[in-house]
Amino acid sequence: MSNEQMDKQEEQKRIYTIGMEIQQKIDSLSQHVKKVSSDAFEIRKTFWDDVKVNMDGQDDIDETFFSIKQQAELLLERERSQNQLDRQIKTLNRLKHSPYFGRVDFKEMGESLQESIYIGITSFLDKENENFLIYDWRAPISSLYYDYPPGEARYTTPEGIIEGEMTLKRQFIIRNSELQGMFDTGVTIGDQMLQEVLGNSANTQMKSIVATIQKEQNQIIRNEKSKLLIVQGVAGSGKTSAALQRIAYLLYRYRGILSSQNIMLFSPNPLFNSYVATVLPELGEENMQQTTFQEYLNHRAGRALKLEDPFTQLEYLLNTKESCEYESRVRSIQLKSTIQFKDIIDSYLQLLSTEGFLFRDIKLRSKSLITKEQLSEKFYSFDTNISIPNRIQLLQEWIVKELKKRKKLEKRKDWVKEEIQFLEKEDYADAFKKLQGEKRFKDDTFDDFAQEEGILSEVVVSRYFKPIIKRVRAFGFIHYLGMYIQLFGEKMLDKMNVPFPESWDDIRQLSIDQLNSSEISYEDATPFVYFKDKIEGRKTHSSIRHLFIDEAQDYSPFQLAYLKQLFPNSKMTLLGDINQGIYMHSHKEDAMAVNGLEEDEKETIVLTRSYRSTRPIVEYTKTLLKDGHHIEAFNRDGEEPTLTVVKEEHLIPSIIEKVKELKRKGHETIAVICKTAAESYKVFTEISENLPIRLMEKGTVTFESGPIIIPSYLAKGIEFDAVIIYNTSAYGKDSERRLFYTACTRAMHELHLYSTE
Ligand SMILES: Nc1ncnc2c1ncn2[C@@H]1O[C@H](COP(=O)(O)OP(=O)(O)OP(=O)(O)O)[C@@H](O)[C@H]1O
Repeated sequence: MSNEQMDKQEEQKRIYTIGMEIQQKIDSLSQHVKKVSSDAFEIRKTFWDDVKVNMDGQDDIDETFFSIKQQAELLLERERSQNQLDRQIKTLNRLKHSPYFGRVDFKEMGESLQESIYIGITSFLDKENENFLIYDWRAPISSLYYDYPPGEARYTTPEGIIEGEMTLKRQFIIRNSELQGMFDTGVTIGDQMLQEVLGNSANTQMKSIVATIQKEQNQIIRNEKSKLLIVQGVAGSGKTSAALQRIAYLLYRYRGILSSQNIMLFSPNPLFNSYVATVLPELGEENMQQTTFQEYLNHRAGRALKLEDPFTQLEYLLNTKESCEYESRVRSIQLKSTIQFKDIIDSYLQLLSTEGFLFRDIKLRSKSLITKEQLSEKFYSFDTNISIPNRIQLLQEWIVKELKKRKKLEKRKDWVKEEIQFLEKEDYADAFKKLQGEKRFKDDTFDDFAQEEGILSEVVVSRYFKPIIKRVRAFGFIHYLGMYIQLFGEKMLDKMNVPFPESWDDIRQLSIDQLNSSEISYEDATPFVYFKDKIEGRKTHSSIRHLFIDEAQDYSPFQLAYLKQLFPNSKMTLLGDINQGIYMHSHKEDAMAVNGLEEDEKETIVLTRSYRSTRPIVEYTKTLLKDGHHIEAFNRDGEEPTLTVVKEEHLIPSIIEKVKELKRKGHETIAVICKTAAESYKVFTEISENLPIRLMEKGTVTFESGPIIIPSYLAKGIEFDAVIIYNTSAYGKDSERRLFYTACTRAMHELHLYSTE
């Protein structure tokens, strides 16, 4: 038997032995879970038996409350430990089938013995709880595996740097406890394992990459010191993967201090949210908070205002023929993405501090209770040294007091008496109960007409005043939109002493027209919400400690500055690729720029190797860029991309044939990528008559395997076994080159382009 075969046998033996130990651990934990869950069941069943309820005196009430609280805490504690045990068992079950993926033999400097370190998705100790049979991939020592080939190596621990020599680095593929592959890496890092992993079919859910994290990705994952970590990585270089592994790493490294509630990921669209949803749970961690920037803006703007989404803006830009209006909109989009425009808003707020603040009348039954002029007068009567949010708060308190006075006055009015006639029986009963509650009334009937009328008019008036006060508390008396529109007034910038931005007159006119329509355009959405926040003095998200922004090149400098203000206690990780910037505001020069940080607080990591696509696909897609020469392909063979030029009427039939062929070849996820949603819909109606295919739209939140049709910008961040580009001739403008590049780089194994020219 060769050495290699003997090694394999040894390793296989170890896998079985460890598998058995893991099973024993699972059994013992399962027993424990049974006990905890039956405890919890018992507590629930006898909850009220064990609580002493006595409401006679204050002391008794306090004791009752304490007793309930104690029972509830006991129950909560059991439920929590049951959840934790369940999660542990789930992870161990995964570990049992594939206990580890790597091994390094390491001899620490000054020590005589070398240790074999096996690395898996979580740690596992022997029965005595003394020796690590498996190390968590996030343990300090595990970084040896990712950072070094055999030879001199070192790793950092909280206590300092440990140096030594790595004598072996081994990678395993283990499925169902069977050793299916084993590779020793020599001086150069072997990539057999990567070949294996990347050669597989694409999935509708992103996979974890723990077994094959590359050195430069490991730097991103384990970075702890930078306040701002910028990852500029080419398409398919593992930015999103590294971000998710980084979240898992941080949760491990700061266990007990940091939880998934303290981490927030901004993703490009709702579909992407579900695409990445399984990575962390598979590693035994809870998912972070996740949202899209649009969702966040909507939440901040409030339900009353409708914001255009970025995709609608993009559709306009991609579908509209160039014209004066189009040009003005492009300039408007560009200006409103800049820090210069943020400064204009700040100057405007300063001006509003002394003049021009707009309010809305507070009305009761279509008549003004407090007019906007009265509100303005009151607002400007406060000391101008008090900040706008504080003055607004004072005004709010004043309004509420005024409304209470007005309510009393209203109660005596005739309209109230009239409305009392229309009250329901239940309203009488409620009013009576209320009186009894207040102990103003002893018998069981109304015996005093005046008292009865007083109560009932209170019922009527309250019904009107409650929503008014609620609106006041939600700042409904401030005319945000009016003020934002006013900013684009003719003489406004003169008043603020601000220099005119380029094409200001065109932008101004267009903005007023747009803002007077039913929704706020996407370019105005962030400036508007920022403006609104500044007036209300909204609270920031202080509990978020780590903010991740994927596809960060698509955020304007204004948006990034806004996010930075919103998350003041948070470290930021920005992941992006300037070549995939698809919005009009994505400028190369200031992509992913965040101001206000010292140089030593930020770090930029550049990833140039693309893992997603085969070498022929990468070699082709890099030619689409002006500066694509730095992109390196991971050496994975595959078919050359194809370009098929057909007559218009043959386009759809040819694509249908191609999809069928790709299915026959066994590809599971096949995407026909169109430029826009409008084009996708058209193609869908034509193809779906002959072939089952699904259409992905901006609201789609999940996708399944099988052929789909998708607009280019929604395919951001995700990948497919095979990609068909519907009509390459559609990407004629230079500005659409990046969109085309983004679409082509979604392909893992096959890329086919179709054109009518
Ligand atoms: N170290 C790795 N080991 C295995 N697979 C990897 C590794 N790095 C990246 N990949 C794979 O490469 C593909 C692309 O990764 P990912 O989506 O994270 O890249 P990205 O840089 O975010 O791409 P894009 O910007 O194009 O959306 C995924 O299938 C991912 O699993």
